[in-house]
Amino acid sequence: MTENPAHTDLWPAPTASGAVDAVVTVPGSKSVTNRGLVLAALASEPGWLRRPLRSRDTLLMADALRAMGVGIEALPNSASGAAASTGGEAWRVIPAGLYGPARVDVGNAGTVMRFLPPVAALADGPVRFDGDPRSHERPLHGVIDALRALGARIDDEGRGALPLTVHGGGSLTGGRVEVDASSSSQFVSALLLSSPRFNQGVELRHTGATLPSLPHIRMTVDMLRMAGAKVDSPEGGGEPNVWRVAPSALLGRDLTVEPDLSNAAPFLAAALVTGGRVTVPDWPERTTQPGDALREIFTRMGGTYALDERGLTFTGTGRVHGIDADLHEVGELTPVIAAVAALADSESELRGIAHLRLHETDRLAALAKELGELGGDVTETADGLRIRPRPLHGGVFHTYEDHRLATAAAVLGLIVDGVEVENVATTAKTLPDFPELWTGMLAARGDALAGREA
Ligand SMILES: O=C(O)C1=C[C@@H](OP(=O)(O)O)[C@@H](O)[C@H](O)C1
Ligand SMILES: C=C(OP(=O)(O)O)C(=O)O
Repeated sequence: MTENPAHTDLWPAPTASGAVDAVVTVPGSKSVTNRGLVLAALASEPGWLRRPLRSRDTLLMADALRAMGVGIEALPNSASGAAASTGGEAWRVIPAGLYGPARVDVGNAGTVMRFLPPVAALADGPVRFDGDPRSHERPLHGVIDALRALGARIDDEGRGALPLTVHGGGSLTGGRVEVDASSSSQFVSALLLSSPRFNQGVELRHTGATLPSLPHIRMTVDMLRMAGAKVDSPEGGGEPNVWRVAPSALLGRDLTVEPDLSNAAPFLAAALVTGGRVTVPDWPERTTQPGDALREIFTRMGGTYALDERGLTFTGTGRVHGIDADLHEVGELTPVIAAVAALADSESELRGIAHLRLHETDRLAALAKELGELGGDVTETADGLRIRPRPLHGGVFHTYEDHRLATAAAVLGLIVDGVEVENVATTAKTLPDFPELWTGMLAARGDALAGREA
């Protein structure tokens, strides 16, 4: 685990005085917003992103694309020809010839540090990438090595990681490449997203033993196809572990971003652990987001759900059960699931998530340590966590600049008196208004959604 940076700000996590009963509008998906931005920037005509997520990770992505010449303008949705009922913001993306010199701050955003070097390889001129100290430790070699094999010039002073400079040549040859993406699915997504613009497209073969976060790769393939790209993927009956993208122009699209279902996790968890009820409007009927798996996971842990025109309503029963679950495909849900598991009536085993050691922080070590310091019994296994519920007590929950550790701690605080969340502002990575949304959920009494049965 990386050292916890010193933060003195502590947020007293509110306890729930009873069963929560609220409607929570969850902001847009980080993963969809950042893919949408990249594809729109590479398109041959302007496009729209409606209800984009406006958070640290997505603003870094937008700023980076602007630095390479792309026009991105924010307007109220109502001023952009959308139906009056469509609230929120719309981003107009105007592609342009990409150029350097440019500097890109990736923060600690996996999507920015991995999706943009291939874009920079298409730019004309050098693009320098750097970010938070943790960004230097997160794996990037898969993207760097593959881009070199496809014809790019990259100066990383032999680190195989950030900081680095991509010396864009205005185009990239492309073609066949092998990548071991066992440490991050984002290596595959990164190369596929830009590949329609490579002269020969790409034929990408994943060579590692495992591949995490498959739904996120499906999201990449889906969004590429929606932008007009021709993609052969293993799911479509293609060769296992091989993706082929033909060279083509990309269309400018009008895309409305779905709510971030992974960021719905703490709110649904609140319904589960308090025996209450939370509705998340606009939950898509069909989606590639991994957060959709929460319906099944939290049902196994003791709740029930209904998905209808009002959105997803999750209801707790007052009982919370442990779970034995392989979270390999949905790793980013782990911190909140671990918090719920620590409050359950039986043991949990969370498996298939060794790659979380390379996320915002080493999430396995951090969860074991911080839950342990509140009195929990959590051990790290080779590829996950074993959680044996015990009575917990208050204390400081350190968050290691990891948004999902902060939201997980808030879930514990609903039930455990005296939990103080260090640096809750770190939630701004993907969910900037988290403290307000959380206290709003606790203040609501189910009356916000007209027509919902009492
Ligand atoms: O492509 C994406 O949008 C993401 C892919 C996943 O990364 P890993 O495969 O590195 O876990 C996920 O954890 C991350 O939050 C978002
Ligand atoms: C792993 C995550 O983020 P990133 O996109 O930075 O990899 C996450 O949001 O849980």
